[in-house]
Amino acid sequence: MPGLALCQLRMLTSTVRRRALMLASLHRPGTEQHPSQTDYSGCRRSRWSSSISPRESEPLEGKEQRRLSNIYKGLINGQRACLAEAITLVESTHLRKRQMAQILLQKVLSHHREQEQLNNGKPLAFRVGLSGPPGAGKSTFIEYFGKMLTGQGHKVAVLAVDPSSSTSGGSLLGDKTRMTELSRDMNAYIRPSPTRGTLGGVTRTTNEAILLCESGGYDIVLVETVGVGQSEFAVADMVDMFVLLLPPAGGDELQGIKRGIVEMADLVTITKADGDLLIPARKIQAEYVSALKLLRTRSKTWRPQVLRISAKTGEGIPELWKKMMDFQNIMITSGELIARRRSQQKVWMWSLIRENVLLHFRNHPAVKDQIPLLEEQVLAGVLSPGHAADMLLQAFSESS
Ligand SMILES: Nc1nc2c(ncn2[C@@H]2O[C@H](COP(=O)(O)OP(=O)(O)OP(=O)(O)O)[C@@H](O)[C@H]2O)c(=O)[nH]1
Repeated sequence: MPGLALCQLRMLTSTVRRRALMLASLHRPGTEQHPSQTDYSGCRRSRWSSSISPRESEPLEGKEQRRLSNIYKGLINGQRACLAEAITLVESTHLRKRQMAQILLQKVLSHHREQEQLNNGKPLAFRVGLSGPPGAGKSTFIEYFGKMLTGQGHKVAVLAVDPSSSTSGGSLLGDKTRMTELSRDMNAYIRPSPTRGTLGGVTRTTNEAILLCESGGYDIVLVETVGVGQSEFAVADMVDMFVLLLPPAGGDELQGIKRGIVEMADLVTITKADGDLLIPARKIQAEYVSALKLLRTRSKTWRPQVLRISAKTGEGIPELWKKMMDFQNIMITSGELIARRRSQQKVWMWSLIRENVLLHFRNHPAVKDQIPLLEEQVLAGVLSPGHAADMLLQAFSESS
C-alpha cells in the first residue's frame, strides 16, 4: 500500500476509534451527558460536506442547548408536541439541524437502553410494518386497529414510508385526514411521510422516528408503506413483524405484489372480508395458504399465516392482534426478536454508509462533470456500463 494511503488509513482508524469511544461513553449508564453538555468542538471538520456526523459540529450555542434540552425532556415525558419537534429535527436536511438531531438521538438511545434494562431486557415497544397495494384498506384498518389498541390502554404511533411523496410533493400515507378518529385520539400519534428526500433518506428518518416514538412512551409503532417500489423491503428491515395486507381481488390488481415481499411477510391478511367480498376473500386466503407452503420461511420458530379481516365489521381484527402477540412472545422467547433487531441495526448502518458514499461520489469534483457525458455514452451504447463505471471510479480514487 502506498505510504500516503497507509497514513490516511491510520488516521481514519484512529478517528473512528476515538469517536466510537466517545459514543460508547455516552451510552454507558452513569456517564451520559446532557445534550447540552455534549461537545464535539475538539474534532476537526470533515471534507465530506454532505456528511451528517456530529463530528463536524461547532459547539452548541446556548439557545440551541436549551432547545435540545427542552425537546428531550418533553419527549421522554410523553409530550406530543416535543415528539413532533424531535421528528421534524431528524427529518431536516439542514446540516446544523441534522447535527443537533444526532446529539438528541444519542441521548435518546441512551435513555432507551436504560429503559430496556429496567424492562428486564425486553423491548419497550412492538414494531409492526404494514404494507399493501394502494386501496388494500390500510388506512381503514389502521383506524379500526389503532382505536382498538388505544381502547386497551396502549399508546399507538403510526409512521409512514411513502416513496411517492418525494416525487409528488404530497404524502399519501399517514395522512391525518385518512384516519380522522385515530388522529383525534390522545393516545395515538400519526406522522405523515416526509415529502422530501430519497427513499434511503426517508427510511433513515423513519428508523430514527421509531426510536423517538418509543422514547415518548408509544408501546406500539405501526409503520405503514404502500406496496410499490422498494419501500416494503425497507420497512420489513425496520420492524419486528411485517404484515402484508391484500384486498380480495386477484389477477391484475395483485400482479404488482412481488413474490419477494410475500416471503418477507410474517402474516398475510386478506382485507374487506365482508358482504359480497367475503367469498373472494376466502378464495384469495386459500390461494395464499397454498402459496406460502412453497415459500421459504424467514424465522425458525414462526410459520407465516393467512388471516381474513374486515375493518368495516371489525371481524377478524381481535384474532389478528392475538396472532401478533403470539408472534411477539414466540420471537422474544426464542431470542429471534432481539437477533432480528440487531441485524437490522447493521443493515441500517450500511444503508446510511451507502447513501452517504454515493452522494459523496456523485458530488465529487473529479467525477461530477463527467457523469452526464458518460451516462449518455452508455445509453447510446458507445460505452459499456462496466467501462464507464471503471473510468469514474478511477478518476475518483486518483483524486481522493
Ligand atoms: N367492504 C369493505 N371496504 C373496505 C374495508 N376497508 C376499506 N374499505 C374500502 O376500500 C377503499 C380503500 O380503503 P383505504 O383504507 O383508503 O385503502 P388504503 O390501502 O389506505 O389506500 P391508499 O391510501 O390508496 O394506499 C375505501 O373505499 C374503503 O372504504 C373493509 O373492511 N370492507
